[in-house]
Amino acid sequence: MSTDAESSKLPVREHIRSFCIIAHIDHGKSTLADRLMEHTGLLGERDKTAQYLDRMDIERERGITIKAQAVRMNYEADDGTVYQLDLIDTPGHVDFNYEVSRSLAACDGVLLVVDAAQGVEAQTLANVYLALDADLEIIPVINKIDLPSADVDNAKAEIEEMVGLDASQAICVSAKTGQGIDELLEAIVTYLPAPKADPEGPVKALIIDSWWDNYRGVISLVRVMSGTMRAKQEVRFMATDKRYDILETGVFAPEPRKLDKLEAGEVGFLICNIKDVVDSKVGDTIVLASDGESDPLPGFQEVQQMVFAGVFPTDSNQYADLRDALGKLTLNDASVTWEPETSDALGFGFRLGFLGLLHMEIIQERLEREYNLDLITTAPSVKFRITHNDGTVEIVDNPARFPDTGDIQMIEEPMIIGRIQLPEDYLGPVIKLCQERRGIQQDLTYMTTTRVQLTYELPLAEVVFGFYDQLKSCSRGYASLDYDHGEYRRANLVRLDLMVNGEKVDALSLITHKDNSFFRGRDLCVKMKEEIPRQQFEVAIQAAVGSRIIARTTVKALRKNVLAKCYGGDASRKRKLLEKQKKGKKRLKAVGNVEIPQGAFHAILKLDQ
Ligand SMILES: Nc1nc2c(ncn2[C@@H]2O[C@H](COP(=O)(O)OP(=O)(O)OP(=O)(O)O)[C@@H](O)[C@H]2O)c(=O)[nH]1
Repeated sequence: MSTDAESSKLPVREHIRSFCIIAHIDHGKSTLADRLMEHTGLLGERDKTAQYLDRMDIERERGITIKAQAVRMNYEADDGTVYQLDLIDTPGHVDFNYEVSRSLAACDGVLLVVDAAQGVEAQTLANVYLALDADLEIIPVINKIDLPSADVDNAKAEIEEMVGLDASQAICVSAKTGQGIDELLEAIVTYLPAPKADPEGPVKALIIDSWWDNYRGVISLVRVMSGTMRAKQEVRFMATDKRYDILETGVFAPEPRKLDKLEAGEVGFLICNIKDVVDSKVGDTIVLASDGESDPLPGFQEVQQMVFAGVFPTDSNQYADLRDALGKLTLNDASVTWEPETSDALGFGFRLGFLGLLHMEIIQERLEREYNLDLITTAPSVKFRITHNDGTVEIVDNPARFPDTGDIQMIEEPMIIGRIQLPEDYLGPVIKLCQERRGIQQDLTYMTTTRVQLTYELPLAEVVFGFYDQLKSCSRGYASLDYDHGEYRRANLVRLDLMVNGEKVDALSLITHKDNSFFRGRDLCVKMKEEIPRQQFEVAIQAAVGSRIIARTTVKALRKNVLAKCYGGDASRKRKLLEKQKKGKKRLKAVGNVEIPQGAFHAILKLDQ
């Protein structure tokens, strides 16, 4: 890190603008952030290939922003004044809503980016409401105006009708070509307010994000809400009540740059020799250790894992590697929980808790790619609340641990309040899907003459089983979903077991509503039959609720001798074929004497209802 000789030249507080970009996934948030950095001289030609704020490879490949990051830019306005712009990047997915709310709490203004061809989507709306709640100034920005399908007037009309903002002053840009970016920068310094923070007040900082750095330990990204933070101060993290000395303060521009202080209104990083990210929780308040009693900033929440799945190495020799990988990975992502799990079918592994489905996919992918592991992940589950006959309450997040029905007085499951936006043409299929998933309609509102917002209360357990994919497919990709977590509700649920050649595969058990159990059991057997390759012998697949078998299919036997193709005695060719066969098996897990591929563990996600 370079020391900053220029820190004394930084603009005064009236010239600080701290803002977030809110956008639906793919509407161009990261591209716009890059363009702003480029126009303020922060990114050179060399850096242009990558979207700077999306640091991880996976993010780049999937084009999804996962972690909030911040950059500081200096912008010389048309009138010659130099402004300090602190841009906080936010994740664009519903799994990370809490992080978004904390980023917004750290801002004074927001750029609301709407794709000129797509218009306003559910996720955009949800985040705009968060911004309005936080009393933030909002500048509407219409992006992708270079596209032939861009319809600026329609996007403006949607912003006015659906968000209720005056869009006549909306800034039209193309983050791709750079058109309109200068105008946007002027709008930022003209319309967004300066921070109202007091640098002489008691020190209070909000943690926007924190992560592990191999060389520096935990880095906390903060916004100083009042007072001034500098090295050598002893600070207290209020949620954990832990005390640390600040070793260093600085900003990202976009590389880390050491500064001798961070003043009220500024966004930057703190390094305090923290060894574990869980000690620097997103949304927590940092105060001076000497400041005795003070109120924390509002809005802090402990992160809640909503979705759980078992993760097992395909090769049991990789168990220790998986444990090490999880240890390293969670150094950086405190929102994943993990504990050992044993499965009769899959052996030793871990049960992981995630914020949501996308988070689960990202973690699985990182484990496989960054740590070179071959994994089997079981179907996702949620936390069920079970009241036993003797009145004791148990939380179960693993279907394999679901007690037998005899000992259950009541089962409750978590609900979500889902808001689905769609063109009215797809109302029929989307309503049908929600009903099949045990949804209860709460509202149906026309946002414009052709766009509808449906509000449904849905069981989270139904949403984790491929609901989103089906929503997309029954609306040709036009429906968008956003949700809040709701209450627990009583439901008549049962455990559906799957048996392969008479042996129960605990990792394939799932919880379903009793009324759906018959259809689910039957469909699951059919899907499993498609997934399980034919083997040397016949394989019976059965679905059962308790001791009652409710469905059955059979995978016919097949005799396959790969060497039969080699007429001559070419040893190297034989070896190649055998190796090829071995490779094909890599992703299979032997259950009893039957080899089951990874896909079978996700067959549940492919069920039609
Ligand atoms: N034609 C055109 N394409 C754009 C423009 N801005 C962004 N894109 C493209 O739109 C896609 C999505 O852009 P991103 O910047 O990754 O979108 P994002 O909103 O950051 O997405 P998340 O990081 O997933 O939230 C990319 O393929 C961009 O190249 C634009 O002004 N014009």
